[in-house]
Amino acid sequence: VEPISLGLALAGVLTGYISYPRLYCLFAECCSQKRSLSREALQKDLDSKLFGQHLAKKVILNAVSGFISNPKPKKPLTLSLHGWTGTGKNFVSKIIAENIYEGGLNSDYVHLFVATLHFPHISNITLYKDQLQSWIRGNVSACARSIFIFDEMDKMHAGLIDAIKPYLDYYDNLDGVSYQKAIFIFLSNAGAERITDVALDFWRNGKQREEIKLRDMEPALSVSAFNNKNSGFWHSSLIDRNLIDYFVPFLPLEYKHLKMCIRVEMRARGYEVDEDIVSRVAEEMTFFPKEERVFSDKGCKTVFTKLDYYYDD
Ligand SMILES: Nc1ncnc2c1ncn2[C@@H]1O[C@H](COP(=O)(O)OP(=O)(O)OP(=O)(O)O)[C@@H](O)[C@H]1O
Repeated sequence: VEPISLGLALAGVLTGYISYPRLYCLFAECCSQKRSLSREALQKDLDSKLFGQHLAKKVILNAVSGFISNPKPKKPLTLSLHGWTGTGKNFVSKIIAENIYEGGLNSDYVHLFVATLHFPHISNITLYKDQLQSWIRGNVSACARSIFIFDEMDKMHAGLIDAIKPYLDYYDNLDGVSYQKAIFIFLSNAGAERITDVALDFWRNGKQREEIKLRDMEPALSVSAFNNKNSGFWHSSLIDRNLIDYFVPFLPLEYKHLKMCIRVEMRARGYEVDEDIVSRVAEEMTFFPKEERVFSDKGCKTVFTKLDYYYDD
């Protein structure tokens, strides 16, 4: 038998055995890829990368791994992440996306919306509603396990929030499309003050922040906390319709957490960790309240640019 026909025969067998999609998915990201989420890998990521957020870690790990391992969820997973700026809300969304899809936030199946960027003009609300609804419907039709991240929810028009409400509800399908395997993550500063009050109360009473339990945060994340007329959540029936599965509080970060962020950034840039520089950068940050100066005004944001000053190579 000459080599060419043998080669063709082998190719025929191979493609017959490994169907094209599975072969393609060995080299490219696929919606249907069977690489199901590993609870251990997600836990390792959260434990090693996320600082100062023991409550968020616990909720996110159980909620996401539980949802992904459920073959027939009754509704999409809806997480609402609340907290001070720079405390890791976007960062956690990135970790979740990276544990579900190789491409992470760049995956074709992960969609990030920033309210002030994507929906800036209130006069266009009707257009935004139509665009957003067809975008969600189209992407979930293409991939049931689509992930939608909405940042700055507190700046999103309540009418627009309500436009996505049907997709979050307990429907088997809407116009033939099932949203039950999708994941919606809402990020917001709403409730940040109340969360901080609880954290400060623990600190003033000499308690460890790790002693804070989720139930200590419930008043901060109750419906009343969102009856702030400036919050996008206000008027939105997302909350009173119980469409949010988990409210996830992000605690304000302390000096020691900033130092952790700075060390990570030093290593990421290939530098040796210089504790003198770590301390100096952290000390350049501003803290609140005025008297005790416990929590960073900007969380871990801006520490990275401050590092540039010390390494002007
Ligand atoms: N808790 C944290 N642990 C580790 N790194 C963090 C944490 N919080 C913030 N960072 C670092 O700071 C960067 C900015 O944080 P991130 O964008 O997650 O803040 P945010 O809470 O979403 O803020 P905002 O409400 O202003 O959008 C992250 O990419 C990460 O590098």
